[in-house]
Amino acid sequence: MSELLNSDKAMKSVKRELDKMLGLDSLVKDHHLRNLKYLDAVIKETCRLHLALVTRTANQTCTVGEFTVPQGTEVVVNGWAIHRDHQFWDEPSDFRPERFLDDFMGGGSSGFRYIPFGSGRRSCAGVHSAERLMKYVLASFLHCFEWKLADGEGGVVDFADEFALLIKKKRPLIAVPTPRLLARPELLA
Ligand code: HEM
Repeated sequence: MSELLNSDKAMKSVKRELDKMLGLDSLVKDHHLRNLKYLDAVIKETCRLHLALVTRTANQTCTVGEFTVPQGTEVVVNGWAIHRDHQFWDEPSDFRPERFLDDFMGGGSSGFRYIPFGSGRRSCAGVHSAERLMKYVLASFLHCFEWKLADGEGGVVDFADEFALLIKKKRPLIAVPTPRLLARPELLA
C-alpha cells in the first residue's frame, strides 16, 4: 500500500486492471485473483524491496566460496543486498512492478536472486497462503476504496525502516479511504 501510494503510475495500473476484470459493481471474489496479473507483480516487487530475513545455522563446518563457516555459526542471508544487486536487477531501487509481469518464480529457479520466502527445504511453508491472502486483501482495499495519505503526512510516504527479523516501517502508514463503488453502495454496507 505504501509503495502504491507513492507511485501514481502503479496505482493507476492496478485500478485499471481491477476495473477491467471486475467492473465497478462487484466485490473481489476468489476466482478473480488469478486474473490480477499486475497486482501480482505489485506484490512481488514489494516483497523484493521489503523482505524478511533468512537465516541458517551451520550444522557442520563447511566452506562457502572463500570462507570457512565453523559449526554452529548462524548465517544471515543478506536478501536485502541480493534483491538490490545491479547485476540482477535494472534500477534496483525503483519500484517497478512491470519487471515481474512475465511469470516469475523465486528461489533456486531464479538463481537465488529472488528469495522473499527463502528457498529450499526450509523455505516458507505458508508461501501460497500468504500470497493469496495479500492479493485478496490488497485487491479488496483498492477496489472498494480510493486511498490518500492522511493530512500531515507530507504527501509522500516515509520509507525509513527499523531493523528486525521482519523489517518494519519506522512511521506507520496512515491512509484515508473514501468509497469507490458508488454505483453499488450496498456492497460496502
Ligand atoms: C508475506 C508473508 C510471509 C513472508 C514474507 C514469509 C517469509 C518467510 C521466510 C523468509 C521464511 C524463512 C525461509 C527460509 O529460511 O528459507 C519463512 C518460514 C516459514 N514460514 Fe513464512 N512468510 C510469510 C507468511 C507465512 C504464513 C502466512 C505462514 C503460515 C500459514 C508461514 C509459515 C512459515 C513457516 C511454518 C516457516 C518455517 C518453515 C521451515 O522452517 O521449515 N509464513 N517465511
